[in-house]
Amino acid sequence: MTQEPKIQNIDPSMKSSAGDSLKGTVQVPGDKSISHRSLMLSSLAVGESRVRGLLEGEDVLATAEAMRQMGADINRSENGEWRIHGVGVGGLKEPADVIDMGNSGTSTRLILGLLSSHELTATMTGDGSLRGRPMKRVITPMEQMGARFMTRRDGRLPLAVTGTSTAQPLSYESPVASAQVKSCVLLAGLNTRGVTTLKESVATRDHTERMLSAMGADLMVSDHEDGSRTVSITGPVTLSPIDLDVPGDISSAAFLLVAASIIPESDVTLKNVGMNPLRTGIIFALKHMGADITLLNEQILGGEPVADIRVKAARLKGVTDLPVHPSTMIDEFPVLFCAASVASGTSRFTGLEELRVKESDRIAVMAQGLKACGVSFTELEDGIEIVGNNGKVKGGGHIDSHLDHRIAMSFSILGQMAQEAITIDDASPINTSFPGFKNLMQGLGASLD
Ligand SMILES: O=C(O)C1=C[C@@H](OP(=O)(O)O)[C@@H](O)[C@H](O)C1
Ligand SMILES: C=C(OP(=O)(O)O)C(=O)O
Repeated sequence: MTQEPKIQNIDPSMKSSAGDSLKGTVQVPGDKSISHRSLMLSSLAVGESRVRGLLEGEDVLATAEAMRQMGADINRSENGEWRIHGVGVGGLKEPADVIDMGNSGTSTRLILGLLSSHELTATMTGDGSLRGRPMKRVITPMEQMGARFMTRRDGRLPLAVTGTSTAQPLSYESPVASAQVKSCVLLAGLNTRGVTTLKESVATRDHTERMLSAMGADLMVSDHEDGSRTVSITGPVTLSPIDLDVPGDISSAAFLLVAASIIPESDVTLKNVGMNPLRTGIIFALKHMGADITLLNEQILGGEPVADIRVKAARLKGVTDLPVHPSTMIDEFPVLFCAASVASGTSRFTGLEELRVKESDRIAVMAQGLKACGVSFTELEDGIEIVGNNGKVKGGGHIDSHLDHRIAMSFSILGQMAQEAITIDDASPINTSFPGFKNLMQGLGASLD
């Protein structure tokens, strides 16, 4: 009689309970946005690129695999350095199989820009979260450049795209403030003869512009008085290889900035964190709430500003007038909501409609979790108003994280302050952006099982 294989049930949940203060010096993993772009752009360069400190999270590994499927030679050496031999702009080959982008919106939207301007047909899918996210925002400009799409209802994944090597240059005004839309159009412009222009109503993270310029692209960036930005690229472009050290991800650092601020007597230093001025909103927001944050060793590394950040526990107060545009801290709102829950006074966050179309509806899912943890709030169409509980939170909630890494990490931080432990249903999505999160937190003194 043959024995049936045993199915091992590995419990993906995580329990977060009040522990010690956080103390120590750590390095958070590499910046996700820069890591994606380094793999995509060096796959299009002529010659060998070298990248150190690449984020080895699932989202970035999905980008690496997609670029391999299109002909790039991408290898990780034993010392952790990544070596990429590009195929040259215009040289991507048709993938032989479906490209699976996992949980990653950035991979999907940026790679659609590349596929649209190459003579090939490709199919793309992703996990349950990604298949629910809007893709029309990139399909619309790509269709105007000449690509053709077949998609599920409302432009959702899975989809098929047929690109063209004779794409038409486009002048496009993006209806959403999105670095992904901007980057998609600029990447399509790489292999398009003529000037492709993207206008955004507010300047969003500019890692694509910085890296393209460093690799020799002919790029024009104009910042306007009203905060909007226009970027033009003249194609076709020949890209030189890069040699890059990826800075730590400020979006990952944010969890520690909030944790060390709200857990009494904490004192944590984060080494070498990216300080791109279009990403530092969380620092201004927390300081505005009374956080004790100091920047040290500020320098430029690989074309991006970086610094060490020291954060010590402080009494936070609520905030109703965030001093920054939401796009400068778009992924940091879930954990900022946790900070607001234990601050003194009421906080009000608005203008956050984009949060509803991330890996989950981050307003609704955070609201659900905060309710389960005894926090008082009012959900708004484009944000949330949270009544701070003055240094305490009841906790005890069972959190449904909806395949969203940032929700899982946010509640694991709140649990460190809670009177009753908080349980997160599935902590595995954390690997999309912050592999090693649990160990790093435990090393600083957090109580996570
Ligand atoms: O360009 C990027 O690397 C990203 C841009 C942002 O998305 P949007 O452009 O959709 O705002 C952000 O939320 C995402 O995590 C990464
Ligand atoms: C929104 C995020 O990523 P993406 O859009 O790449 O899935 C994120 O990391 O919070």
